[in-house]
Amino acid sequence: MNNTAILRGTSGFIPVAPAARDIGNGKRDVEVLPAFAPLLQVDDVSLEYRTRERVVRATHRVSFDVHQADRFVLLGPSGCGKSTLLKAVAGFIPPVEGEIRLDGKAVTAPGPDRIVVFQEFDQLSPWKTVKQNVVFPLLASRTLGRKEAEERALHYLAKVGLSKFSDVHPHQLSGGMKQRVAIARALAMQPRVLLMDEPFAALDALTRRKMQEELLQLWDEVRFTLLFVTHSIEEALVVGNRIALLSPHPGRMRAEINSHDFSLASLGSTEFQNTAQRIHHMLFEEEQEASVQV
Ligand SMILES: Nc1ncnc2c1ncn2[C@@H]1O[C@H](COP(=O)(O)OP(=O)(O)OP(=O)(O)O)[C@@H](O)[C@H]1O
Repeated sequence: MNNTAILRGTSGFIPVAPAARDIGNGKRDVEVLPAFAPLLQVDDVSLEYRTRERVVRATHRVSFDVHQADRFVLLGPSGCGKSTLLKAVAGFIPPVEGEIRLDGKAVTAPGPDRIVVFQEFDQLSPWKTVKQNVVFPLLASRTLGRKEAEERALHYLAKVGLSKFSDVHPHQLSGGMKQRVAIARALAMQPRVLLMDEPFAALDALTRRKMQEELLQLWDEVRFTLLFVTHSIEEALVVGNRIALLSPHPGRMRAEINSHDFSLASLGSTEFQNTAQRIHHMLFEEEQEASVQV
């Protein structure tokens, strides 16, 4: 039995058209990549943590490609290396085997082309206002001068519905609002890939659902490329257009699934539930059919 089979939906990979990126102030910039050229390539990547006592292998020879405007989800049980993979794509952890490439160039360090949104609400600077939080990375990375940075910050704060809160401090915001600021701050940098590590996991169920909806609306408007980590099967199916299933520790590619047919509207449908069940079976049952059609 081959439990690392790559499974694809009946329609196979989704062709992704060159995307127009929102560059703020209502302007759009069209970046044309050769058709089907992956934006991000994770190629046979093994990742390890080395302490004095032992070596922990977090992922083993994981490979996947992310295309422009994909919403690519890493899904797997706790400890399978999802966050570690995201940190490696961000450039914080070098692979011990394999290579990660962005636009064909090896990732060797963090950069403003990859911005991470974390789960924690304390990722904002408490002494800065909402607007200052969004402006700061634009200035620190010398992406823009102050006037343009402020304009862009306000543009993205409007996109996440926080225009009225630009001058308040993070402690005056709810958890969901803080995550919206973190998303606005990340999008304002216009990264090549937006990295999200369980961004909604600490929110209550209703807010989490709302944030998923808003993220999809934002994606519809801005068409950013997303690499999203979750251990929720439902969230993966709603947020992602493609899902990589990782096996338990150390994480290996178990399957890749086309999920572009699903959205919040499909929650509760028979097809959604059957697919969620099949994924659950693949993630948690060691002995299972490798040729499940998802
Ligand atoms: N700083 C570290 N030092 C040593 N081992 C670590 C470190 N961080 C993570 N690990 C180990 O690496 C493996 C992968 O961890 P990782 O956090 O990437 O998993 P995950 O799939 O994101 O889990 P979760 O869904 O629980 O967040 C685990 O076995 C974990 O214990």
